[in-house]
Amino acid sequence: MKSLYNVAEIRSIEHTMAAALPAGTLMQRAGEAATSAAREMLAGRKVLVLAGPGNNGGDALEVAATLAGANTDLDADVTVLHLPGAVAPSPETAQALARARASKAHFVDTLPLGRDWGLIVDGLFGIGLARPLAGDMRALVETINALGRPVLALDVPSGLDADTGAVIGPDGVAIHATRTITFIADKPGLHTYEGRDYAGQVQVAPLGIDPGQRPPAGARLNEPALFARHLAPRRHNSHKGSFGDVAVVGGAKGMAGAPLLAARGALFCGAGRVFVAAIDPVAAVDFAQPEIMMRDAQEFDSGDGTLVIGPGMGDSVTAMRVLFKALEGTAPLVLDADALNLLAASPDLQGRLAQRAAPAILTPHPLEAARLLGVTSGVVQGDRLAAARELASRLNAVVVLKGSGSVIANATGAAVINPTGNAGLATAGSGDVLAGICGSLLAQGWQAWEAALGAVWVHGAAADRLVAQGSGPIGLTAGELPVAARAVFNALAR
Ligand SMILES: NC(=O)C1=CN([C@@H]2O[C@H](COP(=O)(O)OP(=O)(O)OC[C@H]3O[C@@H](n4cnc5c(N)ncnc54)[C@H](O)[C@@H]3O)[C@@H](O)[C@H]2O)[C@@H](O)CC1
Ligand SMILES: [K+]
Repeated sequence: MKSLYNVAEIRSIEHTMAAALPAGTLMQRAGEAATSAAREMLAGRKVLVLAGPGNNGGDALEVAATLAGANTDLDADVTVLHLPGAVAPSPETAQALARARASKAHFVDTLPLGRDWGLIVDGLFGIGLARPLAGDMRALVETINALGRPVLALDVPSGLDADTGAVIGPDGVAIHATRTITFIADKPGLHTYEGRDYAGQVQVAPLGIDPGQRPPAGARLNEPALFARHLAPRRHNSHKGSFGDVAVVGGAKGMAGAPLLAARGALFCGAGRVFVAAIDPVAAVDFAQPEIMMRDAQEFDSGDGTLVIGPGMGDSVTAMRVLFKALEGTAPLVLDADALNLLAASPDLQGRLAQRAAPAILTPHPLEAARLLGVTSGVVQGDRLAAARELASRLNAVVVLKGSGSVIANATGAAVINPTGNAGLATAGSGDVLAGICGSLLAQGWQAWEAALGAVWVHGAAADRLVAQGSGPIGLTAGELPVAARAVFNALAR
């Protein structure tokens, strides 16, 4: 299980472990693990180590001491930019400082000129960062980022909030790392919002702490194991009725493409029969995908099939009426796009959704989530896990908060961050495809929680597959996703 621990949880584990080990052990282990990572990354002899005022700086000093130590086989030329604070360092940091001072590393207190660093080690701030980087510290981070050299961040890229993945701001800065080695356990902020861009490749160094000894984490990373019980090869003796019906409700005038993309997402991930129930019908058949059956939303009865409601639906009276009817019915629902905006405008509809017994998945992007919560999208992005959990609990639904590191949350407070996907998904229609895949898995009998986890995973992995084949991220189109999602899904089911 890929657990994600927030700062409070990490501090509590640290407290327990530190009490059971000789003083300084955890920092020494952090230094050793980070030194191995640094050696793998070295792209030249000259190493710049940035050591800040706290224990993150202590970790950096351990790295400097080892890289420039008497016993090393490395011919590294280590420079330590040491920036002590006003208060005395912790005993373990003082010990690391003494070791580094005794090594061949040379100490400076301003950034040397030159840009030919084979590696920069970021030990300015870790999980103790309490306020935005300002003044000289801010200028230093901006200069380091502009050098464009390989950067190994210790624990967390300095300036990034390990809980939320937000650069601590307003208008903050953070170190742009090539790789982050994070200590004790993985952290949510490295995987969502701005975290994925700043952390680079994430490596966990457990520092000898057995994962089995850790208390359960508040969040985790998505992985197929979380929805594997629904993944099975199909039986020979099956028919289209075995895999459920999906009806995509949407498609107001001028927005006919959105429900078609959702319908293709549903079809290519295995739903038995797929309908588009259009608000303003434009065509009797989709010639590019004639398997999709076209209906008029006002006359359509979905029976007990799954409804994906919202893509291109608009905010007309008809749209509102169709949404009302869907909420009154007992069909499993996926609510997306305009359905979410209509919901945001109506406390009555929100109450009806919260009271329903049938499963519901909501797939808001940050602005739609913000409208539903009555806050700004900045507030949502500032703590994506909290926003997704709050929405899920208010509306009694599984919520997929889209964006880099999509967050899936449910009404009991569970939260999962999805690691698949890339910037190619930031394109019109990709959300419609995701909603369709969610509906497809619901229709095939998956529980809502697992359907959301599986759909988000497959959708992101489809985009990753397309990028690996050269079809993106620039110019990746939503229409390419369903076929790639089918390949990913079949590979998982095998
Ligand atoms: N949690 C653990 O068990 C372990 C922690 N270790 C390291 O210790 C780190 C946490 O150490 P600390 O709690 O000392 O915290 P940090 O080293 O992250 O930083 C805290 C220091 O920075 C100052 N500070 C905070 N925000 C500032 C700002 N905006 N501008 C200037 N100064 C600012 C604080 O006053 C304090 O002196 C971890 O991230 C990790 O790198 C490791 O030694 C291994 C074990
Ligand atoms: K750091």
